Amino acid sequence: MTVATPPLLAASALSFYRQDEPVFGPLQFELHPGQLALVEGDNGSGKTTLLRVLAGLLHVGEGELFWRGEPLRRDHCAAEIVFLGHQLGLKGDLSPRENLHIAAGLHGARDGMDPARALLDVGLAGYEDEPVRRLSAGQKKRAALARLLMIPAALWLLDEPYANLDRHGIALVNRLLEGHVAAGGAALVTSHGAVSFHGGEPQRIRMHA
Ligand SMILES: Nc1ncnc2c1ncn2[C@@H]1O[C@H](COP(=O)(O)OP(=O)(O)OP(=O)(O)O)[C@@H](O)[C@H]1O
Repeated sequence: MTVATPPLLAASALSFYRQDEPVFGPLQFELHPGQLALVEGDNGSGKTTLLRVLAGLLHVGEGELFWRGEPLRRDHCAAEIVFLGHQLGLKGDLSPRENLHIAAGLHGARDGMDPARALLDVGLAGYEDEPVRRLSAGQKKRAALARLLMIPAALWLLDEPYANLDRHGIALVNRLLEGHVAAGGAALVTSHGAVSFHGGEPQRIRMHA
């Protein structure tokens, strides 16, 4: 008998409220290893809020979240879920290399990956040791993408990952997503632009039915 692998992440009747007003939900979805999900909805429909709930930055309103088949506990999956939102989570006075060393110290690094390699891969060669605050918006975004590339998280939560990126940066995001999913990772992505993803048909999570 084969035992089915549980989804990496599952949401059951998940809702979120602000001052008793519903922001989104109820949502029902499953995300398996190797799957990409696009979170779709108009401005203000709750896409960022959903990602912040999934990242543990906001409390679940109603419903349940499961991680690998068990009720989601932050202490069990903190190192496995990484959120990249409008705030990039970089320290401005430190260089990209220093930021990545801190991330590697906290979360570890994928096999064969280190800060120098990750920064090269995202096109930041020559900027490794500049303070992040002196980088352009797109370069800062690339430094944050290098962190994604380096740490061994299973689930990426990406809020508007294409923002501030030129066409090479957009292609880079797609390449990173394809590599992550091909390696058995999963990702939830919000984007107002078209996501050009060649790793299979993504799942769609619609904030409004
Ligand atoms: N910090 C906050 N305090 C109060 N209300 C908020 C806060 N952040 C968002 N909201 C409200 O929650 C709702 C959902 O916002 P959210 O940012 O999740 O939408 P979104 O779908 O990501 O929007 P967009 O496409 O514009 O990025 C909106 O009505 C918004 O006004």
